[in-house]
Amino acid sequence: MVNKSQIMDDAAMRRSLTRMAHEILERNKGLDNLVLVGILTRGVTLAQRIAAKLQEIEGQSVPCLTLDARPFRDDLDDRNVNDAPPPDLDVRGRNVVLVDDVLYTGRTVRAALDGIMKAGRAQVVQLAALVDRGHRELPIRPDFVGKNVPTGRTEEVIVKLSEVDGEDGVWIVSQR
Ligand SMILES: O=P(O)(O)OC[C@H]1O[C@H](OP(=O)(O)OP(=O)(O)O)[C@H](O)[C@@H]1O
Ligand SMILES: O=c1cc[nH]c(=O)[nH]1
Repeated sequence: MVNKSQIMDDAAMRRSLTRMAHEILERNKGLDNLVLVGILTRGVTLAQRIAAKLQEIEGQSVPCLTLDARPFRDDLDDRNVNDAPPPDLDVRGRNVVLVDDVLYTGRTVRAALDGIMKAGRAQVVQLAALVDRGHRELPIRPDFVGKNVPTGRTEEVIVKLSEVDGEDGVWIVSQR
């Protein structure tokens, strides 16, 4: 039997993203050198939402870029490995906040860091995740977290965003 339980609704998600925007502002002492980099797929939408919050709070726009981390994954067949820098990722000298929906093993973030390094030398790279579900396989930790969610290895965290999925929410799915 499949058990699906909701752990965040649209209001909880909105509040978490607002708090994260304030934390990003505080940590970076403003927005002047900041750039948000959303990891495809839902990280991009979350980065755009955080950018909108930052604009609301500070009245200043923040660049919001997109990164496809897949070419830099460590579980690719060698023949598919792409050494080219990701397109349109101007991070040189910037304070980069990498944004993703779920942080689990950390392998997607590691791949994204590889892409960022290939694009240029950022001043600093920070990590924001809507959900940290634990079970890291690499020494990666988030700087800004929407919600820490202890999970079992066999469970799955599903994030839905209205722009992509038609509704907002986070669920844990387990097989029983
Ligand atoms: O920490 P990890 O173990 O790497 O897992 C986290 C990643 O897994 C999911 O991406 P997925 O590969 O499902 O792609 P999607 O975002 O396009 O759905 C999620 O969006 C994170 O990017
Ligand atoms: O549970 C998980 C693990 C990785 N990525 C997700 O989106 N959910």
